Amino acid sequence: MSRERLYLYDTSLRDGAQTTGVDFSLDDKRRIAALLDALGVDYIEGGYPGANPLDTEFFVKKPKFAHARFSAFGMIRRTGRSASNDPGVAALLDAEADAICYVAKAWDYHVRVALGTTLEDNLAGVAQSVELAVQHGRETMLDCEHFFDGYKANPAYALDVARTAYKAGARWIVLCDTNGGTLPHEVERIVGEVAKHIPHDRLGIHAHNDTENAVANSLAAVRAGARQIQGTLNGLGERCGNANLVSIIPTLLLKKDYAEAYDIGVSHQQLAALTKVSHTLDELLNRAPDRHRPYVGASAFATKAGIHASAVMKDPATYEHIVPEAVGNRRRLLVSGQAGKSNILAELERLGVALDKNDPRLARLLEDVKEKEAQFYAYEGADASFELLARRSLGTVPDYFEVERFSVNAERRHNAKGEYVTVSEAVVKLRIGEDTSISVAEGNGPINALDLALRRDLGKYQPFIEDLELVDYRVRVFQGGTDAVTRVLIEFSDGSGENWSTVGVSANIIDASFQALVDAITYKLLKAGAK
Ligand SMILES: CC(=O)SCCNC(=O)CCNC(=O)[C@H](O)C(C)(C)COP(=O)(O)OP(=O)(O)OC[C@H]1O[C@@H](n2cnc3c(N)ncnc32)[C@H](O)[C@@H]1OP(=O)(O)O
Ligand SMILES: CC(=O)C(=O)O
Repeated sequence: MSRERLYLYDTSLRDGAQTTGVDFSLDDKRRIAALLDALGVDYIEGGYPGANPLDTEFFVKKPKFAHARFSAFGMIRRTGRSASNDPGVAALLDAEADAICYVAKAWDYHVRVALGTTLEDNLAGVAQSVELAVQHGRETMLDCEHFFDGYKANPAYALDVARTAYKAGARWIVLCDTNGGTLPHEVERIVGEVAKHIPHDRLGIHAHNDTENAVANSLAAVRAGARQIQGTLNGLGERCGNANLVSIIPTLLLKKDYAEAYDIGVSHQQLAALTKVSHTLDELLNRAPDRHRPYVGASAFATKAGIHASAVMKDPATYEHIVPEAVGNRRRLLVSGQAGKSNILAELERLGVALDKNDPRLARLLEDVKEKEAQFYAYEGADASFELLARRSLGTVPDYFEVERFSVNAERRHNAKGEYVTVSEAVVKLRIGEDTSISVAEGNGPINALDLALRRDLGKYQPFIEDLELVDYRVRVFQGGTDAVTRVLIEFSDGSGENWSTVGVSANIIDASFQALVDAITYKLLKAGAK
């Protein structure tokens, strides 16, 4: 049976630019467009030429794509102007793009209130603007803004807007759930009704995520006949975002009913780059990737519960809906207070340590983990501290150094320029073999001063820690009040591309931080094979 073509239209660079806190540079736009083209989407909406200098500049020269068509977005001619004498429409026609995607109101209430014009004038604007773009040889589409709310209020008028664009030559009539409040069963019904008037393979869907149904609504529209899906990478977009293509693409490629019925033009090889694409976008936007993002999040294939881990080790399919590698992700079995021997065995295996499930050292290690977790240690987020705990229980961590004492002092005083500043000073006394060293350091805070003092003189081990860099420091306080316990998680890097995290717990934040710092240095020495 031949599969029907389903087209993917990405609007990350246009609707995604309407995300709170997101500002693309021209270079960001170029890089994201290249990622999207490599991923295999059919259309890349580059922005809104004429709306701002950056978007206009992006359309001065068409990017070279291997596959995607480049689309320019903008509104139909304004009320009181002809399409051929409208600066907004002119900017779209001037743009170096393969396609033009207009937006027009499809809700009578919006036409009256937001545009302040008549229903007939709005229809005339749609017809004139679409005809002009078609005459200019552009693949033309119409985003029917507020289509679903409009259809519920006045179905005849919403349908008239869609039909007018179709008759004027638009290749795609895209039904938009602009306010994001429509539910999947409504989308399926309404798209089905529209498909009785306009060929279904000319219909598209543009869904917002305000009820967290944007992906479900897009799939519902496809079931009812729509053949273009608009969405964004990582669900960027106005308010709560758009339909997330990072979830839609694997669903269409890997879930049987969709995979058998539709060809989305993305290969399984391209799909295997999905996790990387999603994380690269986060990196460009300086956002921490969402661990719980379906398919591509770090937790998407992470198993914490011991009962689950035991089954996953027998056969991963017991708790995984797809193979993680299909989307470029990986399986993780986490070590925590919820773990059983299976979680620990899996983590040891990853570290290259082979133990038998009946080895008494394994049961002891599991007990240690549970006991420590009950004291608020968290090994799930502190891989290096877990490795040290495990290797220590097997007796394979050398005693590199011993901390004899440390102290930290915070002082408010005048500096050499006479300014009043707060300075922290730390002293650390270490024993390394037969030698003793005392280091003093000043820092911009007590933890910084301790970190510097601890790393100032590690004797023969000093060369191994020169490239160590603290990249993240997180504190959580448990049991509020005077008997509170503080947990510190610190992330380090050494430029090798592999970061590691350590944990410390104490009633005293400085002590908790010091434990985590000592673990980080010990881990680095172990990793470097220091003797
Ligand atoms: C649903 C969506 O996401 S649509 C995309 C929304 N994206 C953006 O708005 C981002 C880019 N926008 C912009 O840079 C600016 O809004 C511009 C350049 C487009 C327009 O700026 P301005 O001319 O200052 O107008 P402003 O933004 O204040 O108001 C929008 C105008 O467009 C009109 N308008 C809105 N939608 C349409 C439409 N589909 N067709 C025709 N006119 C429209 C409004 O009636 C309003 O006109 P008015 O000023 O006569 O009342
Ligand atoms: C066009 C668009 O972004 C919307 O209607 O939501």
